[in-house]
Amino acid sequence: MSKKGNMLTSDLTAPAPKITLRMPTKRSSPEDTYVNGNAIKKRKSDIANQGQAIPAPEEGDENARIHEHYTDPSRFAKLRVEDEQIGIESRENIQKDTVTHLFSQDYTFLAQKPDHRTRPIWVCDDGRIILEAFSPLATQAQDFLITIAEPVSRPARVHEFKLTAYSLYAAVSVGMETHTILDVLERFSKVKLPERVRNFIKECTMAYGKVKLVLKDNRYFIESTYPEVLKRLLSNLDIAKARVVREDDNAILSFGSKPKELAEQVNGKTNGTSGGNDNPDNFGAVITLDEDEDIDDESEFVHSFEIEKSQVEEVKKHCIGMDYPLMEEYDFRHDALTPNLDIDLSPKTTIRDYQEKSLSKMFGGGGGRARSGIIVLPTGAGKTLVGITAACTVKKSTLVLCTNALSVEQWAREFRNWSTVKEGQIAKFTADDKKKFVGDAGIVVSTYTMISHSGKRSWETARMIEWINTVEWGLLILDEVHVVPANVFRRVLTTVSAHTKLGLTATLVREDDKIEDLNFLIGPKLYEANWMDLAQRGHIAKVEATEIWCGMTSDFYQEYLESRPGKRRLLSVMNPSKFQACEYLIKQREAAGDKIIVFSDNVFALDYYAKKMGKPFIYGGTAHSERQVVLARFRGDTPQSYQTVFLSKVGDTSLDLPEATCLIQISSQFGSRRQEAQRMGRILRAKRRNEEGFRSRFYTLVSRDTDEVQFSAKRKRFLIDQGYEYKVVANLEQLIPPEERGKLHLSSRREQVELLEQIRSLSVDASGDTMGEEDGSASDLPRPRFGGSKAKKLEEAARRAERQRKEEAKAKEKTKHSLFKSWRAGK
Ligand SMILES: Nc1ncnc2c1ncn2[C@@H]1O[C@H](COP(=O)(O)OP(=O)(O)OP(=O)(O)O)[C@@H](O)[C@H]1O
Repeated sequence: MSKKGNMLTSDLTAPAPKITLRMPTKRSSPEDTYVNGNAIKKRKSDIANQGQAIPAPEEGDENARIHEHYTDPSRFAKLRVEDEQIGIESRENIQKDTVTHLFSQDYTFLAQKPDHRTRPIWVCDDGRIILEAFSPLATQAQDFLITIAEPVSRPARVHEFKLTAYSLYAAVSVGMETHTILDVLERFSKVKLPERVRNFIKECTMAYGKVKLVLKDNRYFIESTYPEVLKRLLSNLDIAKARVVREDDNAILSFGSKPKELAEQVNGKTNGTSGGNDNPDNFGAVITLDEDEDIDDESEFVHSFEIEKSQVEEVKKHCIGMDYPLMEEYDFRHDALTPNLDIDLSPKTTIRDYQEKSLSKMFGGGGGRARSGIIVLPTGAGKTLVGITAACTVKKSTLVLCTNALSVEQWAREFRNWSTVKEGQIAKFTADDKKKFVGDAGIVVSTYTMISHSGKRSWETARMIEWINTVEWGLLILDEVHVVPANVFRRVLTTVSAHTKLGLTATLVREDDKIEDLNFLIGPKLYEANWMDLAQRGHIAKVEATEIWCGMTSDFYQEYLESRPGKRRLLSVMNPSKFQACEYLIKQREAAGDKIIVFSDNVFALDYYAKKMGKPFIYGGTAHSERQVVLARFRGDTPQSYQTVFLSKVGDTSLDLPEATCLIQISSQFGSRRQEAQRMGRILRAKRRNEEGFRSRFYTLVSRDTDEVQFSAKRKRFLIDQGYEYKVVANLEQLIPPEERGKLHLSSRREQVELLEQIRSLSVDASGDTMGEEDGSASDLPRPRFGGSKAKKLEEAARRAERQRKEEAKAKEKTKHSLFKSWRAGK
């Protein structure tokens, strides 16, 4: 169980995040320490430090009191008496079992229900929930828990979840009510639901779901059936400033007596009071009643005020701060103003049960409504089809944003494959392709960089962006939503008008604590699938993961110790033992019939390894046409076929190569858990996944006694939390028989010294980490710089490739000249 596994830190135990879903100010009990925002600190145990002593907490903090409370020896005697009274097993016995030491706190004071053995979960009073995955009720319990809590860690037998304010917000967003959450939790729980947990759930869910953000005719409205809530929101100066007051905002006076009465209450005119907002221009004129609504039932009255488009994000943030997170719902069936898109899933398309389940959370509001939010599915589980099905359901113009041009191609291809979209209805907007769709409604696929670029733009790009900003999009699909920096999102979301936003990702983790931003920028997490479950059911491949520790040769290690970080990284990747491990594995796995991808973030190493072994490679600077040839040969679409391909991080995401069954990582982006998971995704879609006993193979080569060891430990955490296990091969002798080693490259000292000399001649900072890479593959980690003579050669190659790419694009453009012309003419 990982202490870092839970992404959202606003919870019962963690310190308040930067943007917090605070608890309502009305507190049920002054002793509810968690509601004060600084309560018990995060637990100290995790997978990486199982069994280690828990560091003593600092004096004076809440943790210290709890620590003291539970380590007081006299307490155990007292507890034993209590135990006997309530009939639970001896705590000392419990302490001796194999799992109790994993928990930094003693939960044994929670009284078990008499039939606890038949129930699947433990609910702890700090909001942690432990699920016995072997229980017959585990599947039902898991479905429920995934809706109301954050999954923290899901190894084979025991799963850990965490109730947080965000997770409860998400539960309410998909229609769960307070009493349902409490009842079902109580039913599944082995212990009586702790009062603190009850109160936390009540406080979190009471305020949520009361206010909506609605886009109508390209204008944004804050809507609620609770006028007093709108009034409270408008008492916030920043929200009040964001409000748009128009001359025609007179609706409150134009309805029957009930709405008028209500409006007067809202305006604070009843009983002559001002209601805390004296200036009628500030409030009264903008609370409007939705004319379309049935006015028979008071609770059905919808009141609203308009806000400035550019201020939407600010207002959302303030609403979260005031405990009224805005729910974004789009009534697409009744939207007669936005043109319809004639599109459906093609008859051959069958979506899988988990894809359907995730979409039911998005469209579960009933009556043709779509909620904004994030769907989390493992890599290779088919997020693209989920997005396409959402577009086919909403049937309005759809804008898809991806991280790079490769993904744009893939999305466009998948739309054609899975849906009835016609040529002309779908358009790509990239550096090479800039055209609108034909007709009133359609699909545009582009990249975050194209849409958000704020620097100098070509005339065509500027025109295209202008047009995109005038379209009222029914659906905005944000692919790989976790990698995009918040400022890029902000730029996109303040210019593009979309009724619904659907974020898609496999790994809702970042290394830079920006994950909470997604909650107010896009919406709550609507669904998260279980990797192991999908692997068991054959939707993604089972994987055998192995980490191989490669000792550094003495020359390399000496140089390593004397070098600066950039050079150290390069030396770790170029370690001759690592090279040999890679070469040996390739030989072995090719002989076994595997198709292999070798990943290296470091472009210098990519180039060296691939050329030395005579294998093809692709990096950011590889021309589009060349990429296509290499990938086609790898897929086996051509007579000449490749069994191994070397890829830089351009291949981390979206690359759909179902032929790939083996992956070798030689260099990575520091400790990025996300990259590790995304790379694994390349072999999860293996076509052979349902063959008897088949497992894809995932090898990570780590240079011993270097920084790579620590980075690797960190990278693995996300996948370990999903239930994956890594085998460790601690030295090369275990992998390569001595007689084989001499047959590999770099086995002689002379070759090794030559390589070392080559590395020495590179500039001090040389790392090759970012060389020629597309910036679309956005990173959540800092990027090092690259220099040196080899680097210059590669840079020149990248420039050549870029020139070639432009020429290819020009040639392509010529063949479509008439269309291009009509676009320029604005037709
Ligand atoms: N319902 C389905 N029926 C058949 N094949 C499917 C289905 N859903 C997805 N696939 C196939 O599964 C593979 C993976 O899909 P996709 O590329 O959308 O995965 P992804 O979740 O976006 O992965 P990544 O996170 O790596 O980008 C593709 O080959 C896709 O065609």
